[in-house]
Amino acid sequence: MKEKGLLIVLSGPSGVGKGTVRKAIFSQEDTRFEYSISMTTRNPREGEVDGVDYFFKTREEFENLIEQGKLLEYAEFVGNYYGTPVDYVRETLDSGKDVFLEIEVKGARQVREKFPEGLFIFLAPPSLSELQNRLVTRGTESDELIRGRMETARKEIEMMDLYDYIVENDHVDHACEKINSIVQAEHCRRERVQLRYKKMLEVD
Ligand SMILES: Nc1nc2c(ncn2[C@@H]2O[C@H](COP(=O)(O)OP(=O)(O)O)[C@@H](O)[C@H]2O)c(=O)[nH]1
Ligand SMILES: Nc1ncnc2c1ncn2[C@@H]1O[C@H](COP(=O)(O)OP(=O)(O)O)[C@@H](O)[C@H]1O
Repeated sequence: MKEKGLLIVLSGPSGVGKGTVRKAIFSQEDTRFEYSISMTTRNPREGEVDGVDYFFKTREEFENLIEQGKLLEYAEFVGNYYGTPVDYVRETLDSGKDVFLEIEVKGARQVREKFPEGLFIFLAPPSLSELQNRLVTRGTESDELIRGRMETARKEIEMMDLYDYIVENDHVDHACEKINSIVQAEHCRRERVQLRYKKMLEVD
């Protein structure tokens, strides 16, 4: 039987650099991950393409997907829904490929419940003040929203222990290297465990 792929979940507080790091990983020519394109009800930004950046849905369409059980997880984030299509994830894992999710922390917690065997990576800021700097520099939120994000970030950082690995996003290239190394090491570890089981079963 074909080995299943690994479900890799990259999460962390808003503004830490999840999107930036994910894009850097997928711009590497030799990346072996399949990116799961999320569904969202937010409006497309300039240059974003339906089916490439996101699958853009109306609230009604999104709520139908929830009812039909088509989402592995979903969450509301700043007034919009975001969710992961379950069929794509399952089919891609079954075909032996690794699937990469870049999602906020409430969604990651839901995935942990449904896919405890996934690989959960928390992207952490070098410090809270640097996180605030990044939110300010990005310039997409008002001061009040940034204050809210910082409050939420404190709570999210307290939940770091629920993850398998914590990667500090000091420099984008370093963070990508660390993530690639973790995935490689995790594949080796899991293969060894499986081999051990196989041998045990042969002996009995
Ligand atoms: N739970 C969940 N979060 C998602 C999903 N897709 C994207 N996100 C998160 O939603 C948040 C907002 O994403 P987006 O609107 O693209 O804005 P930006 O990443 O903050 O520039 C980010 O934290 C993403 O990681 C998803 O399928 N599920
Ligand atoms: N390692 C880093 N060093 C400095 N700035 C970064 C780094 N990673 C991301 N950024 C910047 O921080 C801001 C937030 O990054 P973004 O990818 O939008 O975060 P998230 O997807 O987690 O909300 C952006 O302006 C981005 O350019």
